[in-house]
Amino acid sequence: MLRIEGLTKRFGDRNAVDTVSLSIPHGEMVGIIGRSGAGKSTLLRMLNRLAEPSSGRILCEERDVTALKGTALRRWRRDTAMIFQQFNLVGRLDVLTNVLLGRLNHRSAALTLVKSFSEDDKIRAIAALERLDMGHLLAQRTETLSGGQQQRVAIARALVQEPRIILADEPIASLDPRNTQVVMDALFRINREHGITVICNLHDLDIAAKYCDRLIGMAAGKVVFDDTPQALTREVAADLYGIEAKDAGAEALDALDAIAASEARRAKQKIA
Ligand SMILES: Nc1ncnc2c1ncn2[C@@H]1O[C@H](COP(=O)(O)OP(=O)(O)OP(=O)(O)O)[C@@H](O)[C@H]1O
Repeated sequence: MLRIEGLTKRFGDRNAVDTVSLSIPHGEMVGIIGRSGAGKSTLLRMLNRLAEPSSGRILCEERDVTALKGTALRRWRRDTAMIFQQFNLVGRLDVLTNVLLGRLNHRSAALTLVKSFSEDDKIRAIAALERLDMGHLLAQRTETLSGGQQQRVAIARALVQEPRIILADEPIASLDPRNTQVVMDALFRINREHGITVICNLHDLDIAAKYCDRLIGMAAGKVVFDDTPQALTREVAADLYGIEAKDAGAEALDALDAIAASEARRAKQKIA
């Protein structure tokens, strides 16, 4: 169980994340939604300790993550793999080497310096790539791959870290619809088959509702919604995106219509 207690991040006189408290059971697939600037990225970065909280605590199985330093902090970062919108790969290196970089946290400082990888590391990296249908591209320079392929390399790199939690910050924001589906399917499979908790910042409500067990809505740094996708009503979505419910033509509400339609389709399939 990951517990967040009164977590706050201040930039100047503004709270980017404002006294957020949440409990996330192990193995959940969580979508964090909300308009740009709501505080989603800052929250995720604090969970990985890439950003230092101004106040509040993060606890994992009752261990205070906010107090970790040195080796213990490095271990926590290994346990919480990040995936970014822009992939954060080394473009001039081949696919396999990029994935192997995810093993660096498992090695001694000396081996890290010489970037020496064992046979076991290589077997893990190839297995992760094969799981993501990327095994045939392992010798290719990553800068020559499509966005969707690069994101799958980034997911393979996260997997070989053997994390407990994957924190994905807008993983599909740069992708076309087909690659969006491939990447979200991959994250979903990892969540279901490996039991890894996935916490994913998403702009797209329809995608968030389709893949996540739970949606956390943020506005102005605060959690304003925390429930199943089915509980996300038109009014709540309008509130979340700072629009009037009556202005139902807005993008967020169109997405809600799509969710309602897919729910209806699912219900029909069950009856049939
Ligand atoms: N390093 C920083 N210095 C100052 N202000 C920051 C910094 N990082 C984020 N902010 C501010 O904190 C607020 C929350 O930003 P954050 O990136 O967490 O939002 P977000 O919901 O992830 O938005 P987006 O979807 O556009 O990425 C914004 O007002 C942003 O300008």
